[in-house]
Amino acid sequence: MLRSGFVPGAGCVVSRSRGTMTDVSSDSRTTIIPMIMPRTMTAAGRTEPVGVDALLLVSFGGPEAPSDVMPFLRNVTHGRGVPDERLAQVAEQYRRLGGRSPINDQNRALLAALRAELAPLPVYWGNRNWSPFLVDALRAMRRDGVGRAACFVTSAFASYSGCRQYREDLARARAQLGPGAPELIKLRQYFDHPGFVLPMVDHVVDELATIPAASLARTRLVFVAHSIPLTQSADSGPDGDAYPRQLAAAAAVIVERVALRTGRRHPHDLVYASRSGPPSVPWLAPDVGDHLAALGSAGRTQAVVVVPIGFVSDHMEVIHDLDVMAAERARAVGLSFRRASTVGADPRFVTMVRELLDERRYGHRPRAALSPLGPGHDVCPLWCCAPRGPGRRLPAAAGVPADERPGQDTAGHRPDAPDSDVPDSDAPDGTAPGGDAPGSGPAPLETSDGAHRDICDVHDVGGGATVHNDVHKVGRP
Ligand SMILES: CC1=C(CCC(=O)O)c2cc3nc(cc4[nH]c(cc5[nH]c(cc1n2)c(C)c5CCC(=O)O)c(CCC(=O)O)c4C)C(CCC(=O)O)=C3C
Ligand SMILES: [Fe+2]
Repeated sequence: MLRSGFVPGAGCVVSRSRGTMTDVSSDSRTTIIPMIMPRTMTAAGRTEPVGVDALLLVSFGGPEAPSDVMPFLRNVTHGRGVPDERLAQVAEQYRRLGGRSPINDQNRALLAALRAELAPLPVYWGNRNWSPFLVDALRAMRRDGVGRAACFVTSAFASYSGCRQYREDLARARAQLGPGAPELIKLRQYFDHPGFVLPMVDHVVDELATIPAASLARTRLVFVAHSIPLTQSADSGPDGDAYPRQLAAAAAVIVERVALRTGRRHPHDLVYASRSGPPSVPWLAPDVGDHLAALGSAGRTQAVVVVPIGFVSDHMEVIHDLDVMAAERARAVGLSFRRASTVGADPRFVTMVRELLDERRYGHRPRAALSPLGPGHDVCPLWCCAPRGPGRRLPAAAGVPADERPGQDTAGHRPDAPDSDVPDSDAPDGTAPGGDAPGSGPAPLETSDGAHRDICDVHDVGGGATVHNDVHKVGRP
């Protein structure tokens, strides 16, 4: 059994024992959420130090050859009813890159940097959707005697797709492996950690430096994240709406830090890319392409710096949806287009992983966070980012033990939802994670050019709108 990562004396802290306690959520809402969590957790949602034998880099995965593309896409969309036309369209995007996603090589670079940073702690790598798969990584860990590993996920934000789904896939991999599968903990979300945000500040400043001085007064920062269904957005985090709020918080930090560096506070927007699923299901909007077209038509903007805040590397969705598709929409309306790089394997990002790890294994404080929203919980509470209401409820690893074995009595209901005993108005029966059924809460978003232009004009007026209006309409009363 490897012991290199253990704090002397801390290895005996085992998170299997349970106690009931009360957690007051970290935001200003006063919802008291009764839940089951490890006895090692404090009321602030933090844990006592816990030793680990390894770090597991957990990522999305991507195809490495043309023959991988369709099987990979089927893994990604398994059971979520993504239409064939959409898959064919995405397959075409991968084929344009020679059938090879850049994401695996980016993870190899991050893995090498993490190994150098964390040695002698062993670092493993596993993906949700493509080789090396999570189960292979867990098998290698079991072989090497790893009893407990900390998971670092290449997604900075809360949401089913960006957090819980990884934990569900980890639970499935543990179940597949069977006895001796390592115990897993997940490092916290890092959307406003300096190691994630400050490299992006540099990248934005770099892009602004390429824009002629005469255009800078009419340059907007356009923050982009992966769109998700509105129901998924409303369900994100322990008490809803965490995804758009975390995105807005991280964007606001970057805008302020850029202003400190350049002396100019650029107006900014938060928009979304890569939506899929049937048009009848509302997703976070506006789409980055529609937004750029509207900005161009409104005529008050000369240049944009697109900031892919929702992503940690320049993978396929970034280079295709932004550098190809969004850039084309900008060009068509005469907008000068720049795109800031993601963090990738920036040394500060690598150091951040060490800091997140040391928070958990040594109890290091303070936990760095640059926005008023962070730092968030160390351990995702029960049903964090899970769909509300009746529906598919899968076990999720690396959270509270009860989440890995959802109880019969609560299956289909999220106990912290105020209306968990009555049919849920915005999560119809059978709603799968990812949302296949239209929600009734927020009004479906118009994405036609005309309607969209109206929305854009609203936030052009102030010149510095933080979040697009529609995210405020999402979620619970
Ligand atoms: C929030 C979020 C992130 C950011 C957090 C994170 O990084 O995890 C993300 C990342 C990524 N998404 C990626 C690729 C894909 N995402 C898809 C589909 C979907 N993503 C969703 C959400 C997210 N996705 C959702 C709600 C769907 C539809 C329903 C479903 O199927 O769950 C599909 C299927 C086809 C399509 O519908 O577009 C593909 C191929 C790649 C790899 C890129 C590469 O290869 O370089 C990466 C990093
Ligand atoms: Fe995706």
